[in-house]
Amino acid sequence: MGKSTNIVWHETSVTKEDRRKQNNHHSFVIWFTGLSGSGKSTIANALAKKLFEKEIKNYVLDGDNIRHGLNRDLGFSDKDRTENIRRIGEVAKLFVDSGQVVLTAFISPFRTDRELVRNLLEKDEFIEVYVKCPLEDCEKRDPKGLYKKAREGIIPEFTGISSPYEEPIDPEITLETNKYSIDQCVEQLIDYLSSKNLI
Ligand SMILES: Nc1ncnc2c1ncn2[C@@H]1O[C@H](COP(=O)(O)OS(=O)(=O)O)[C@@H](OP(=O)(O)O)[C@H]1O
Ligand SMILES: Nc1ncnc2c1ncn2[C@@H]1O[C@H](COP(=O)(O)OP(=O)(O)O)[C@@H](O)[C@H]1O
Repeated sequence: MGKSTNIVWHETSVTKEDRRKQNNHHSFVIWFTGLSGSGKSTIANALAKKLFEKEIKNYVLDGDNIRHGLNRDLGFSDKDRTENIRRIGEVAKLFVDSGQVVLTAFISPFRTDRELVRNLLEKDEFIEVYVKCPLEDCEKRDPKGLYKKAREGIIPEFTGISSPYEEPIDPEITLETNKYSIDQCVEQLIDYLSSKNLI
């Protein structure tokens, strides 16, 4: 339950459907989830470029960036991660309402949090993409040197090391980034979206 009382929902003069019609495409969330270093940001940004070239309005929300601003008050305890994802879910919903495709790149380690976001949206508005990569490969990549620090105990509660990651049970798509190239993963996504008439 929220804390605000005496608030009334306002219907908007321009609807989500109006915006979709004008944009000439559907609006929805592509929710990337996976370990740090699995490839969420890389693939989300590569896909965003492809969608942009196809004149599909889109925006990437990225864990690191959002934690610099909107969610700068949150850390990495289970409770803070849950609040992080709840807020991002609400922001993503606003983007969908604005007629855009939103690509989110958050570890989002807990199933219940991801389900909460799915349930905020309509059935055809949430696509869960599991960016799957074994921990040992993510650790080898270690693009930001964070795994090394986590192993040394400098970073506590690090996902995969000292904090859990719950794999999706039935994601719309799984991308195995230790087996396929960035381009192949993007192609897999484009094929899926086309096959569902989403783009
Ligand atoms: N303790 C700990 N655990 C995991 N990740 C950490 C941690 N501390 C900092 N970082 C950096 O923060 C990025 C993850 O932020 P997210 O908002 O995606 O995390 S979460 O969804 O709330 O779990 C993550 O970015 P990605 O590597 O892009 O996943 C890290 O760069
Ligand atoms: N198939 C692939 N898909 C995505 N990234 C890959 C792939 N193969 C290698 N990489 C590399 O792995 C790293 C993934 O980092 P990043 O996208 O920041 O991951 P995350 O956002 O999940 O933390 C990048 O350095 C990227 O170039």
